[in-house]
Amino acid sequence: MPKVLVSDPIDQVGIDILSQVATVDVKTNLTPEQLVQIIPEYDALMIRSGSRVTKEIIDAGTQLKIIGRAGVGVDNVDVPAATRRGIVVVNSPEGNTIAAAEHALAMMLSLSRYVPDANSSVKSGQWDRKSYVGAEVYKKTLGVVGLGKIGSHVANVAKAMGMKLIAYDPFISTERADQLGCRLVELDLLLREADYITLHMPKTPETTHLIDAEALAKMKPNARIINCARGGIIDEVALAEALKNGQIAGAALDVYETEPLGESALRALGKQAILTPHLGASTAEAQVNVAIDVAEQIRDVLLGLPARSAVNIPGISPDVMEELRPYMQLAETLGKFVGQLAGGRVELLNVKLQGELATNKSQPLVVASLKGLLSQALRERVNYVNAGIEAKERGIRVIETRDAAVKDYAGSLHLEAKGSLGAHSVTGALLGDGEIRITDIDEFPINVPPSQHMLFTLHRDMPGLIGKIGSLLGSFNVNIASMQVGRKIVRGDAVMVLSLDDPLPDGILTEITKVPGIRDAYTVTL
Ligand SMILES: NC(=O)c1ccc[n+]([C@@H]2O[C@H](COP(=O)([O-])OP(=O)(O)OC[C@H]3O[C@@H](n4cnc5c(N)ncnc54)[C@H](O)[C@@H]3O)[C@@H](O)[C@H]2O)c1
Ligand SMILES: O=C(O)[C@H](O)COP(=O)(O)O
Repeated sequence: MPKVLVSDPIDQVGIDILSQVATVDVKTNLTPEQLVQIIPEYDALMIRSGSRVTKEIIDAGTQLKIIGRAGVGVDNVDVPAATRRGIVVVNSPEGNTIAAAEHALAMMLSLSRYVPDANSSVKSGQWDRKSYVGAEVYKKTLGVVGLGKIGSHVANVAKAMGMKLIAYDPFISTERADQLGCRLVELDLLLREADYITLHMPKTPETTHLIDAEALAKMKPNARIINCARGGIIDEVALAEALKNGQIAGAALDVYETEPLGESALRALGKQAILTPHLGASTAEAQVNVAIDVAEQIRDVLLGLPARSAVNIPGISPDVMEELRPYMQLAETLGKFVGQLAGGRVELLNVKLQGELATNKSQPLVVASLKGLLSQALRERVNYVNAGIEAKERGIRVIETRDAAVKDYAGSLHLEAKGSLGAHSVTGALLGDGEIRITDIDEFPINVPPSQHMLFTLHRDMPGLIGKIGSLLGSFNVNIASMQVGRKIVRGDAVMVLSLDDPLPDGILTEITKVPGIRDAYTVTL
């Protein structure tokens, strides 16, 4: 019988499901060293946010086939390390949505009425009614940052409580926001207008310390902020300072930069701060949902069946997969590329299958394109299984077209993304050895392999321009690995694609756009 290790508390219903096919050991509060030591004997690991599954643990898990996260966030799992080892990582994307949303709403009301401090005061023998005069949320403005599953539910309930809704989410369509009764605004405006701000996005390099001293300074003095998303989105030191100085009226946190929360200035704050120990998903209902969701997937994978919410492995049948595998990577790369050219809000994706691809089963390629396109917003949460649904929920319309005429390559894929910032397209194909080539950007013919850091410019074909860009990059110590230009007519519009050894430092893109002749410049990170 396979063996499953459960290293965080999960509902018994999950243990019962696993026990149908495996021997289950529940061992919580293990140190990383203990986990490294015992993991070699296990086929599956089931966790919550309490266990950090590092590369060291994954590498030691020589029998591991699956890691199941009984919850949403897989930021405590080294997913790339698991993927490289061929270990499926699954989660429960929706099992605790309502619980987390309700916790955020509870935090908002508790902050407004000082419920935790008033409760402690009565329990300590006092009867103080003067110190706890609160504020109503009715007719106040709620700013929702991150209008995904949890943010949407919070918005729905807040609307029913008579709140005015504004939202910031660079990856959501205006139509989706309209459906939820939210006015989509820029973050700056949200910070300045909202009486309450609630955060519901993943922690990514872009969202880390998104709420820093500068952002807090933009908020109203009566504003209150709630973070039930991920620790580190708010700069805790800056927040404690802003609360101490009365710069903002309150904050409620469920998640912290380091968990468990250690020494922190937040602990010394009074009734304007509410701190809970990562309780967002801690309802009986959510724990049953996530335990069933993830235990069933572990059971299925141990039985050789596909998982329904794998964050790193495609849920497509093995024979179709084998045929399409090389093109899946092409589609995902092109999706990432065109998504970054198009900027934030994509409303339409046209996937055109050309040459031999026109006769192929196209759905997996459409899904892979969407996965690439959405990965900037959703990171590891988007996978081959959920990319279609996620796109639909974000109001992205997908069109599929086919052109069987063989052009320069046996099969090629053309993606066109239309969004609030305009339309962009990219075409790619595979060489005989399976290597990817980008063959066309915005209808300009080129021939470049994708690389991790790329710079793309639209400019006027004129002498001296390319040299200026090279010198500018050199002055920022950015090394160019390769360069290609493409044009349709001499001295007309042209494109330049550079592969860079280093990411572009902040500010350089603006400098590039100031070079005479440059019409637009974009960076793409693959
Ligand atoms: N406290 C808890 O116990 C608890 C429980 C469940 C989930 N969570 C956390 O809540 C958060 C939201 O979860 P979800 O299930 O709603 O996720 P989701 O993927 O459905 O939604 C996340 C949203 O954030 C948006 N987004 C991405 N980058 C953004 C940015 N830079 N600025 C603004 N918005 C951005 C995405 O477009 C998406 O709409 C996650 O961080 C998750 O880990 C916490
Ligand atoms: O990402 C999640 O699902 C939440 O942060 C919940 O974490 P937990 O399962 O440790 O309560």
